[in-house]
Amino acid sequence: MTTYPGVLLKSSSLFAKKELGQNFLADPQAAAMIVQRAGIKKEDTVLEIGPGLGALTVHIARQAHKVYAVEKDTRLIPLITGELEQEGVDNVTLINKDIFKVDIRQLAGDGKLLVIGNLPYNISSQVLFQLVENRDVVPRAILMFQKELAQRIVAPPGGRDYGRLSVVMQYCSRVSTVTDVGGQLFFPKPEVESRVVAVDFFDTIQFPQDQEKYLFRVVKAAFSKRRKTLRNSLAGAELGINTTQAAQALEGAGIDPVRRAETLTVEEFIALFKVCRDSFI
Ligand SMILES: C[S@@+](CC[C@H](N)C(=O)[O-])C[C@H]1O[C@@H](n2cnc3c(N)ncnc32)[C@H](O)[C@@H]1O
Repeated sequence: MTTYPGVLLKSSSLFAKKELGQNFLADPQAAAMIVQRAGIKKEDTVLEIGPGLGALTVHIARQAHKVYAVEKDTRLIPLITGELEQEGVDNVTLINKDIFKVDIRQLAGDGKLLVIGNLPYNISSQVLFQLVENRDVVPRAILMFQKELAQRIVAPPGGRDYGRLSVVMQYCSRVSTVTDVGGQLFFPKPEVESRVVAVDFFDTIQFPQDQEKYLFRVVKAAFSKRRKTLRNSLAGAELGINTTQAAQALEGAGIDPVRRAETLTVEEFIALFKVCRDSFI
């Protein structure tokens, strides 16, 4: 069993850094349960984002063939190294780096990576976009988020939770809830509840990468001014089109130009993207 985070930090006169989202999982049973539900196979290579003090890492290492654990906070490296040694774990490669500076495709080599992470709130969406870009080598990710973010990912059209992240994630993956984790199981205790989700990316990638980037720009432009009509929100710098062109594209896709972005289904976004692609690039 790994050492209680508060005790471990204190032993090195360290404190949890809020700006790095450091709320460490302090309940070994919850850690074991999350990893068990991740469905790791013994031949799997796992990329863990933000191992912290190793609460999940030890369990992952026992089930996987190999683990790459990417941790930004240099202060924690000696502590997690000690924990892994104490647990007799020797198949973890610690990488002291910012995850956004890691080339995931290169790390995967000729194989695939299963990604696991208890993610800080302030980088959660960005990590998701990074995984979407690399999904040809990351078929599955098990991620812990603030519950509110997890809800945004799966939100249906029509409500306030539905946004760019919902459209992008629903376009390329199926997201299911693994379990909820109460704030009392972390040190320090966060103010919010967490949810673990499984992201299973679809096998088929519908569009070439450059076109997909354009699709995501269409979605970004649409949500850039949420309260405006689509005719107005689509016009502007992101796509380099004016309101007349925007209205024509919307009509071409069978979408009323006075609707708002949050009412469009993923299929309607794809229809709109196709018209924009054929007309403007
Ligand atoms: C919520 S804590 C989770 C720690 C551990 N996995 C656990 O469950 O107890 C998030 C971890 O991500 C690390 N982190 C924050 N930003 C990061 C980044 N950009 N790249 C890599 N690690 C990061 C933090 O230092 C911290 O260790």
